[in-house]
Amino acid sequence: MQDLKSGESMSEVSALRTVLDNLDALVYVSDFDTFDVLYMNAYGRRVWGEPAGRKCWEVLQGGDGPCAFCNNYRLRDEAGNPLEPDVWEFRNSLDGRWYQCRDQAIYWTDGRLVRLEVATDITRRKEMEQELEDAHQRAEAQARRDELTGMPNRRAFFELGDKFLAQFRRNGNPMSLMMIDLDHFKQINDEYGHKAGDEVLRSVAGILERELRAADVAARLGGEEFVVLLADTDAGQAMRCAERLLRALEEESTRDTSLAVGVTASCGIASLSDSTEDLFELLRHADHAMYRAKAKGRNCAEILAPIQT
Ligand SMILES: Nc1nc2c(ncn2[C@@H]2O[C@H](COP(=O)(O)OP(=O)(O)OP(=O)(O)O)[C@@H](O)[C@H]2O)c(=O)[nH]1
Repeated sequence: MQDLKSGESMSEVSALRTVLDNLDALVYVSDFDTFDVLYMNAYGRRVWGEPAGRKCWEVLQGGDGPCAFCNNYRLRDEAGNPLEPDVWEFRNSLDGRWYQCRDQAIYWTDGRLVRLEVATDITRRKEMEQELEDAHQRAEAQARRDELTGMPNRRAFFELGDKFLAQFRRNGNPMSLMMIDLDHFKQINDEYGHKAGDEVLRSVAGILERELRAADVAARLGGEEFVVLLADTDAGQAMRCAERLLRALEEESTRDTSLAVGVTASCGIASLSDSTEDLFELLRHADHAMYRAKAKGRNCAEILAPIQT
């Protein structure tokens, strides 16, 4: 700003300085080769301090050498001619705030090509974007969770189930699907009230969480109906798992809820075979088996295919 071009008056220089120093944005100029800061407006000096005799990476990033993300190479072509301005966003390492930077190569007052940056603080916008993203993620997670039990819901089950099935079909390991339907649940609601019924559903979710392995997937399909995908589990192993769950349910439902009697359930099991078409088929087979268990007198598990051990 010291070198006045012919025809420029002091008042023009002072007007320019007034504009630049009142801008709500950082404006600075640095040398492409030495990285010396040649100019910085008042906004920059206020945030990053006096730049005199210092390099841009020292002043703006507190670094001990040129920044790894320096975009100087994007501002000039191979012949050294100015390219289009480069607009990008980044988080400053000294003040931790987000800036949108508009960088370009311009001819300086002495004729050399230099780097000009105009950077505006976009932290608030970034925070709002992050809040929106978080809210979106929460809504996505909620849309896949059963509100009462916190378990994956029907939608999540079908999404996870398809992947689960494809994975076990690919690696050839056994897997089984178990339907669990609480017995005479209407009676529990009628005798103890809906709240107690809800308590039972939550206690079932707790039992499933405790008794199953991390690789298994349990979900509440709706009402008093639960479903479990059992990883690396053939029909015989699934049967033993169902019997363990039924015992736990009967014992723990009296302890964990306000009910005086144990809750029982009926289970239906179907296992993946070469002829299994899809998840719906497996679910249909497990459902048939579950109705057989109901017909047999409840509080037991039935399997669709014969057990192969
Ligand atoms: N407390 C509570 N009850 C529910 C919920 N969802 C469904 N139910 C109840 O679950 C009961 C299911 O009754 P039914 O389908 O007749 O089956 P059931 O009484 O368990 O009889 P079986 O399955 O034949 O042993 C109904 O009374 C529903 O109102 C819920 O979220 N909370």
